[in-house]
Amino acid sequence: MDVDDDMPPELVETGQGGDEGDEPVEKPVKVPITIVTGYLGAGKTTLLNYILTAQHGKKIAVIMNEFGDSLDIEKSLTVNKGDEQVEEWLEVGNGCICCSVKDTGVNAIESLMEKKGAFDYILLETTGLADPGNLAPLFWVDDGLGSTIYLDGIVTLVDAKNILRSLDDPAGKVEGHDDHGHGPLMTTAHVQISHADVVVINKSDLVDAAQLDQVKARIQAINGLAKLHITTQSAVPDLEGFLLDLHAYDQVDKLDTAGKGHSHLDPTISTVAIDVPLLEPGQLAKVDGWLRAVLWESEVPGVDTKEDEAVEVHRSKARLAFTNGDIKMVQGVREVFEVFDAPNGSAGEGGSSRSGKIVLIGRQLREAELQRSFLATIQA
Ligand SMILES: Nc1nc2c(ncn2[C@@H]2O[C@H](COP(=O)(O)OP(=O)(O)OP(=O)(O)O)[C@@H](O)[C@H]2O)c(=O)[nH]1
Ligand SMILES: [Zn+2]
Repeated sequence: MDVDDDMPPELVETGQGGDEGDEPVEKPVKVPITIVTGYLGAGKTTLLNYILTAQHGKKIAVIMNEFGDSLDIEKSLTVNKGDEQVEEWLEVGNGCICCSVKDTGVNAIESLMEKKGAFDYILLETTGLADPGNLAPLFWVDDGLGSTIYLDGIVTLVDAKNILRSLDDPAGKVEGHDDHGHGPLMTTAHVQISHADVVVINKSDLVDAAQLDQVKARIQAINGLAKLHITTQSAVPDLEGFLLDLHAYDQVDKLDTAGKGHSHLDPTISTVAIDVPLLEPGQLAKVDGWLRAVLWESEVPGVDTKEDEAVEVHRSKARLAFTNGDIKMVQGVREVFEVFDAPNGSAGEGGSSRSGKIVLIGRQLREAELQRSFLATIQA
């Protein structure tokens, strides 16, 4: 089909669960977005440059908060005119569209959707200090944007040589998280890893095998759900299934290995897994109530938690199996969570359909206490 450049296809109408007549109705395009995060200098721009020049046959819109020095096209962009925020869209040879904006927020994406349209994918590089937990829900639940794009996943790059230091460096402390001045240090590196669906351990050329193992173990202790990949120069071997098309928010897998043999290697953030017995349909409301207490109120029902022991959940995923055969899934970022029916075919993925699991990533997560509290709540 020939698409006129000036006439982007209509992307706005979603008509969720619309009629499925015999006529081949053109499905509204929902464009996936991947958030690329990572501490200062980890290799985010290197990764996006790599994607912009790689042969992948996809039209990818890349939104960088700032172009790197190495990029020639930088010259043709005017990024900052005084205080004014200027957006410039540029087509690159292989079909990529590039954008440089000071504000990596929703505005950039909205104007992208207005001006362009004919692309398959959006990659958004955040600043090195960004907390993806603040960004993700914007793309996930915002009604306006939610109708045209969906969050496919969060990819976090870490610098193999510096990540352990960053995780222990008081200078990297995240502000705004209410730890009452107590508790182990939580850095930007922590929150970037805890929210990730994929962690790319970059700059592997700068460490030896033993150091790399240490880095891997520490990251897995923080986030037992994320896929790990090791690279140099951010050269990912394969885009699909690695950075793109992760479907991290509409599928729930890997739950059965998450949090197993948790190591306490990181004092601040951990991954815990709670076993969920086969549920009666009527127990869903109780599960929902328990999740609200934990995610919204930072409380563990039935446990008298001291103020400085309040839980803080960054990511939540669950698979719930019901006696009537239903399988439901839970996806959450911070206090935002959603319960939905398992997509066809993925119901039993990663485990038996006779039981379920809730996996939480965050601070002050005491697994045995959470397990007891959960069972008491659903049996009450
Ligand atoms: N030795 C080594 N250097 C790398 C590797 N990947 C990237 N670099 C270099 O690390 C530096 C930082 O890379 P960037 O891609 O700009 O990192 P970034 O995460 O975008 O950095 P900020 O935007 O400043 O947060 C650059 O000089 C890269 O050339 C790698 O695998 N090994
Ligand atoms: Zn960069």
